[in-house]
Amino acid sequence: MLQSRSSTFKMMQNEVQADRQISSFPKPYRSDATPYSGIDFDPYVKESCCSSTSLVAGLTIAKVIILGDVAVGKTSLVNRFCHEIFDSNYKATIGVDFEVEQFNILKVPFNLQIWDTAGQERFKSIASSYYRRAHAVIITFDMTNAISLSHCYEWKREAMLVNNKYVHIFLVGTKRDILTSPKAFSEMESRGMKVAAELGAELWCVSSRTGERVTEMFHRVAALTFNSTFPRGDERMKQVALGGNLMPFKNPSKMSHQKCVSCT
Ligand SMILES: Nc1nc2c(ncn2[C@@H]2O[C@H](COP(=O)(O)OP(=O)(O)OP(=O)(O)O)[C@@H](O)[C@H]2O)c(=O)[nH]1
Ligand SMILES: [Mg+2]
Repeated sequence: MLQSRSSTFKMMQNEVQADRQISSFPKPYRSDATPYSGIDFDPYVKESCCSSTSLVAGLTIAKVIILGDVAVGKTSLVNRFCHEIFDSNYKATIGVDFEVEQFNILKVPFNLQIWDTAGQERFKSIASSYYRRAHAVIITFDMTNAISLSHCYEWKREAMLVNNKYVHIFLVGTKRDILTSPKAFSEMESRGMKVAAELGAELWCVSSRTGERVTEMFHRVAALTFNSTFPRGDERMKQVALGGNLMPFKNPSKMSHQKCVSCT
């Protein structure tokens, strides 16, 4: 069931939480487990955002889809990040849900539209119709369930059927709090690193129960997609001419959008 529990009100108020301000480029989980080797924003992006004389054609929106086996913890990940809550009871996602999280990146408003999909087979056809036009794909597996890791190849294959090769891919191991033995944790992390390398994905190991690494992971997703979707050259001029309402992809939701802002 598609239901928006989004931060529309916050957006209308133009309020951005303190922990959604990104002023420096977030680091990966491990520098040896990412294909995204850049250590800073693109110089053009930085200059455009930080120049006091430059008008920035924002608001930009990036679409992120979260995929993975049933009950690996996709919804819990979103609830931890967007609402700072964790529920130990399992409630299956029916189809898809989405959230919109508002950031300020280099002082420019930026929204992450986060699509939480159902892992249950019977909802797959509904969920997969929302995969297209993603800027980032978060493929999740349960760190206590090796089979869920082996299924990540198939999740990536399905996402790539309707997305282009420029999409950012993340492989996220969930429930790291359950792996209390350091040996068990590092064994699973190594397996995750191997799969991540084969998928061309950036690895993260997180816990929605404790919140460990959840915010860092989403900040990384936000920064990488902001950097890659930032309008450049002709595209930017076109957006300014149109009044600065920048939409790099067709928005599937009925969210209202803010108009042009100036970078201060
Ligand atoms: N200990 C622990 N349990 C977790 C964590 N994340 C999720 N869970 C539990 O795992 C179960 C499934 O979590 P969900 O987030 O609903 O899983 P899902 O991937 O959204 O499942 P579907 O919507 O059916 O695809 C729930 O009982 C959660 O409480 C975690 O980080 N640690
Ligand atoms: Mg769910």
